[in-house]
Amino acid sequence: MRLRFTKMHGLGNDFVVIDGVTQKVRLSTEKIRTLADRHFGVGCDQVLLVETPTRPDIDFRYRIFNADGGEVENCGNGARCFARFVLERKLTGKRSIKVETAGGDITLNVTEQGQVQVDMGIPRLNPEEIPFQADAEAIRYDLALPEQTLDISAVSMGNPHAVLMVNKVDSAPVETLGPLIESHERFPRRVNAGFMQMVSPSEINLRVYERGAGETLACGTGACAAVVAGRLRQLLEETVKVNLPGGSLSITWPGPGHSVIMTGPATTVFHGQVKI
Ligand SMILES: N[C@@H](CCC[C@H](N)C(=O)O)C(=O)O
Repeated sequence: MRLRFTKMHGLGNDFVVIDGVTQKVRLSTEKIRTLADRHFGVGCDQVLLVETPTRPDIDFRYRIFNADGGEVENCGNGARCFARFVLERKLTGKRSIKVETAGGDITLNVTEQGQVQVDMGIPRLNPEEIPFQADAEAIRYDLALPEQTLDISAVSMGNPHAVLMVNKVDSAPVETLGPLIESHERFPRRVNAGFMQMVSPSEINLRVYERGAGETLACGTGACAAVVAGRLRQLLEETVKVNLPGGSLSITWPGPGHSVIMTGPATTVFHGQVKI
């Protein structure tokens, strides 16, 4: 089978984006792993699949697969690339696009300046919805690891995130703590682990060890979750510049009961065909 795809990225978080509207696509876990493999395939952090929606009030269905082949609920950088992709491939003429994901509906707006603004929905803090094992909802939780206990916040942006405050992201133990947090037994569906450094009430630095992909150059849902965690800890203002290794995002969250709004770039790298 020959598959047309587009290689894209959002701040270096890279994607193989596949049009499942105008071509028949059958992706097994194995095929996704091969596509994502940086030595034997195209190489990416996530594979994104654009499909026709299952409901009439929605424009597209957006499916996300991590490099390890697992299907997940949401991807912020991917959502921005998705919006650019459907416009560039002329799958829609709309600049405000409603999309269903496994984590809930999101709305994407492509601005005149070429940036994409995404209404990422209302963050979920209830442990059952994250899912996270805890007796009651809290702003901070103790997470016991073999040699230390971490002070984390747990947030769902459709997908699960644990957020940890650190003094300096550059020297944060992302490679060692990331996998331990990702597979911690209290997160039954595993979790993305964010390491967040305060710069000021309107700016943070962030590195994210992603579930199913390892550390990436940027994580959109991770940026949203970090701002939610920082706002709940009363450390951050409503709009925050989030500096990730691959660049910066603007995240706005008025507070509980409101959607998180993410604004940032989306870049097309090349179009290709692959035999899988
Ligand atoms: N890179 C993403 C998140 C992709 C999914 C994540 N690894 C998960 O397993 O939930 C983003 O930009 O949000």
